[in-house]
Amino acid sequence: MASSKLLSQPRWFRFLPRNLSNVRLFSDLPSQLPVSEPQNSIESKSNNRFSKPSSTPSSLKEPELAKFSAIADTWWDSEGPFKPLHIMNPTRLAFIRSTLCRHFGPFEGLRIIDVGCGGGILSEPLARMGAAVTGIDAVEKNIKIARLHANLDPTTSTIEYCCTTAEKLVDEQRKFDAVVALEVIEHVADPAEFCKSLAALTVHEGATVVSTINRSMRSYATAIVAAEYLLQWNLYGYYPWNKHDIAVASELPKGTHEWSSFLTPEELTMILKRASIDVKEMAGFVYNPLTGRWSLSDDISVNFIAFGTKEN
Ligand SMILES: C[S@@+](CC[C@H](N)C(=O)[O-])C[C@H]1O[C@@H](n2cnc3c(N)ncnc32)[C@H](O)[C@@H]1O
Ligand SMILES: [Mg+2]
Repeated sequence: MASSKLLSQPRWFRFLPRNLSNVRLFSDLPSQLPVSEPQNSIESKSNNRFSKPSSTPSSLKEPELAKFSAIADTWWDSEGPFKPLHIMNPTRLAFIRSTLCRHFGPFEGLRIIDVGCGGGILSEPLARMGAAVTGIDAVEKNIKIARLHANLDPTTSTIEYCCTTAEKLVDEQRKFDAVVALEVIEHVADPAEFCKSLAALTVHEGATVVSTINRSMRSYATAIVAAEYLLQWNLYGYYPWNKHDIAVASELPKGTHEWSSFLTPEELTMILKRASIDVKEMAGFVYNPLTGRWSLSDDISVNFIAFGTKEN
């Protein structure tokens, strides 16, 4: 499609397609705040208030969940399979803090849900910034790890963790000031329905933040290299030779994750719009091999994050 041609060009954003023309990119923003068991038990949990049948189609993709369950105990190993997420964390937190603070004012007491929270590596710093955080994940093992880890610190022990899905909380009529889903949408069964659930969880004039990987020529190239040369690789494997593309490469373990199911920024913007979330700001994450750090950028050709607000 035309947009993926555009996306293969560096800094293509200067020629944004019409449906992204209202989205502010990173360099347009005011100065940023400092950066400073394979079968998932969700359906089988008897205990909880989340067990009534959902009216919304399930977002669950079982093979994806099995992958995460298999490596759940490595969430807090900063040198382990989730290393890329750990090293990206300060950068994505900078974007979230900056956009949410400009929209809402201080973080204190802001009700935030972290959808697909994994072991809680984003939920915890959000709680430390003063937000009232709920973390949900479809994989029971992730939630157990998240809860154990959060309980190590009184500030994070306040996080409400539940093994459930966005659509089930929609049925519960739960609402949050901000709904955050980082690196999850590429793992769900139906991204458009998933966005509808995110929107339904967001209060009127609340915020929704989604990050994912672009279906670009660059992410495709990485996938091919990965598929051909990394037969033994694992989810979120860490490969030193091209750290910039780690997050992409690691998204494609053994064919269970299809490049073709990735969303372009335009597509994400469009399906969020249809779900009544108006994307206002977007940024890319880029890796600087000289500093060994990720930073926010206008380059949304591989990893990107979008901030939107809930319309009427
Ligand atoms: C790549 S991880 C991202 C974790 C976390 N958001 C982060 O960025 O640090 C994706 C997570 O989404 C969860 N997940 C996948 N599909 C889901 C769904 N439909 N509902 C809730 N969680 C889901 C997985 O279990 C996994 O923990
Ligand atoms: Mg992912």
